[in-house]
Amino acid sequence: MDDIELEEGRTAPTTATSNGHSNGGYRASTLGRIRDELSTALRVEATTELSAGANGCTPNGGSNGTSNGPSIPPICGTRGAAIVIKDAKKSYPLQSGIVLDGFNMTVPEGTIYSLLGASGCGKTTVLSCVVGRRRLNAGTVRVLGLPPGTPRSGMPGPTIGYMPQELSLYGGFTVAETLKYFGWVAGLPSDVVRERTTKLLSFLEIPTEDRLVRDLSGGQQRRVSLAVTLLHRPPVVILDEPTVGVDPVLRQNIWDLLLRMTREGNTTVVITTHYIEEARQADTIGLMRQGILLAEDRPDRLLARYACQTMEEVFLKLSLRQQRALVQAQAAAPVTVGALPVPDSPDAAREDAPEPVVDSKDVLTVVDDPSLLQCKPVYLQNQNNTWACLWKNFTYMKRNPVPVIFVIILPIIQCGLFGMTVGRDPDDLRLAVVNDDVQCFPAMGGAVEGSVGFPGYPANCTTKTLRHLSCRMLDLIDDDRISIEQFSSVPLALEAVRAGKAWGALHFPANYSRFLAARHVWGRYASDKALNHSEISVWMDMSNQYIGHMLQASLSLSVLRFTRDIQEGCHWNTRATPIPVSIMEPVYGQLEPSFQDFCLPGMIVTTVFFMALLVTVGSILEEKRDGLMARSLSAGVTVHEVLASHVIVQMILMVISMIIVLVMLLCVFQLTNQGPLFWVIALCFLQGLCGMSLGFFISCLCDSDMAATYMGVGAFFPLIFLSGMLWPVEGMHVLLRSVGWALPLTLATSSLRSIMGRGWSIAQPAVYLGFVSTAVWIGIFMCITLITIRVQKRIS
Ligand SMILES: Nc1ncnc2c1ncn2[C@@H]1O[C@H](COP(=O)(O)OP(=O)(O)OP(=O)(O)O)[C@@H](O)[C@H]1O
Repeated sequence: MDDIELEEGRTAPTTATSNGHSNGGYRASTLGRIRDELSTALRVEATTELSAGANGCTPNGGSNGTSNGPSIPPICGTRGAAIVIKDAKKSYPLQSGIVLDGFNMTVPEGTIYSLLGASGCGKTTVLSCVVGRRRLNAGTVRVLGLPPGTPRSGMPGPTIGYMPQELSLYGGFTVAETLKYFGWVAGLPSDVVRERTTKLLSFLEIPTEDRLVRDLSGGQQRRVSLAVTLLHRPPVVILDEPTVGVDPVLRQNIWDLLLRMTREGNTTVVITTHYIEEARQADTIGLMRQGILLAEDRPDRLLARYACQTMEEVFLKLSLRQQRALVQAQAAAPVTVGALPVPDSPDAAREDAPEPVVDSKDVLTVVDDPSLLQCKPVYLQNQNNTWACLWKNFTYMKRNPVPVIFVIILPIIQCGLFGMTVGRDPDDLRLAVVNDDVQCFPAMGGAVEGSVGFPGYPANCTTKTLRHLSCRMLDLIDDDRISIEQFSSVPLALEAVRAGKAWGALHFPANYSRFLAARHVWGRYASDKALNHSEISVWMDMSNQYIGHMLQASLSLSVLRFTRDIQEGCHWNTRATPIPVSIMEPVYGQLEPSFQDFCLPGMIVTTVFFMALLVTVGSILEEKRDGLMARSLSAGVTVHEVLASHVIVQMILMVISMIIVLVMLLCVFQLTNQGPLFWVIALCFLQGLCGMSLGFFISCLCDSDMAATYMGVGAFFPLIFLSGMLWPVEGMHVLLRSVGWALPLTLATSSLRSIMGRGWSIAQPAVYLGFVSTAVWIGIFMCITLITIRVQKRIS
């Protein structure tokens, strides 16, 4: 390892990292000896390369003259504090209690700082504030002189390599794909990513780069996570428990690498670990409890100051001291309840410690040194990560084809079901018939067969010659829809209706044919008796409105056909119809409009809208759930880039689903479209974008599938009912009408109906209002999404 060549311009550490005290002590330990013995087994070359290149102060950020890395100018000329936290206060929204309460911490540049503390004391909170994932409620954080989150700080971004406690990687990617994605996000060219991937995987003993992350063991997964963090060789490395579940030898290798990175690469490392003794290798240890830093110093000085043999003892001593201080404070202020009072400052916890012999120049913390804040990193986050995100989204789809299958199969099923179920007239509706006029059929209860029972019209139609008219009437009833069943009496027929065996009962009175003939022959001179006895009585089951109306309409049409049939059969004037109204060819639509055509525009709009919404919410939540999104954001991807990459992918899926919907409905089921197809497609496309924007909003608000499902279903039903898809908006309750028109699907449905049913184009207000309303809703959803993201960022 001695053959490491420092790059030109790199300065070797002189103060904090060169003290050697902690390592000296450690080498004397058993673990130290094991490490020394095993050090020969290390891949010296890999370590050398990794550590040498980790220096943020190199002119190009590359190693050994490699100029392919991101353009990283020198950070600062003099060694100072890389991270300074002062008087930090932090609490979480909706959670009582303060997590950080006047927390101070100073991490010297080019050193390892180990932050120790019990579970839940706030370590992860501190780290997430350092990397810019969360914001403090009060106090300041400076990393390389700049507050994280400011535009030129490179934080979140390549300035910091952050390994979160959770895996925060997508299990469906291979190891190589994972590193490739994060390498691209950091702005590394592909060949550099490849080269570094090979070395890191070899060093970290990750079995194969083609293995899916989810198929690795927990320890291997954490090493992949560490590799992601170190890949772009950031000047500041933040590691939240990187050695959990890692083999002791490899754990030591990792520490060796970190030590070399700090000493030879001037990298600053902050690490949390549960292995307290392991932390003794760090240059500085910070002991944290209940949101404050109890002590912060070199390990040997902490041991000396508190006269302890182990760090565990130091921690115990400090914790007891803090506890005593809390009890005293409570006694002094007995009314204080709730959160335990803590000393005014972390220094207070140190004050009553036995005074160690410490030379002031040895003190690592240099918080008040103004030169610290002059140390300006000039990392520019100017690379566009949209392509990296796009590649990630497509790879995700390749590994996880369910959304794509969903986008293809669901519209086929939905449109197929729509075409085969909605709007088709019911058939085989049973009608109970009682014919007291004449026996039409050979046997009671037989089906109507042709014109059996009707002898035909005589040459000369008179009241005497016209016979068996009831049979002709039954013959003309639409037998595709209605099936007739004969009953011997009206009470029996009504009983069948009451029992749900027939939808209606129909009665021909005795001598119906004779009296009907009289009605036709005598016209206005017909007697009341003739008029009364030439009427058919009908009793309906109207419990099903649609079937009831259809049966009524069918019977009325049969009567009209029958009347015309008699007039034609008897060579009478056919214009003497009972109703003197002539229904002409309609201006728009057909004489017998179909319910399917009415529903079609709403069906298309709803399908495209909700498909886009579902797929968007599904893919974003998956990314959020894996923690991949949070990690991408920490690595420097912006929210806009995440959204842009999703918009592109979702648009492709949306176009596929839209084409399937239109082909199924217009070509397969031949539903009516009188208008220009271009405007139909344009409106569908906009509606898809609108669904996608609502999807963005929902996935911003929700962290779990369950919450998103509730929101999605909650939006689905009101939108369906109020959009005018099932029933005209004009028929809704007056108060709901204006609400209905204002919703995203309503004007678009009406617009599509005008295009498809009336053949109108964009010039008509009824059409362009649908486009305008959809565009406005897209704007509203996108704005509230961005506002929500900002608010969440502010309060996180
Ligand atoms: N997103 C959050 N919302 C609400 N409370 C939170 C959130 N994250 C952490 N906390 C709370 O803040 C406190 C500190 O949590 P934090 O994760 O920082 O502790 P930690 O020291 O890192 O613990 P560990 O060692 O177990 O990881 C805990 O009480 C935790 O419940």
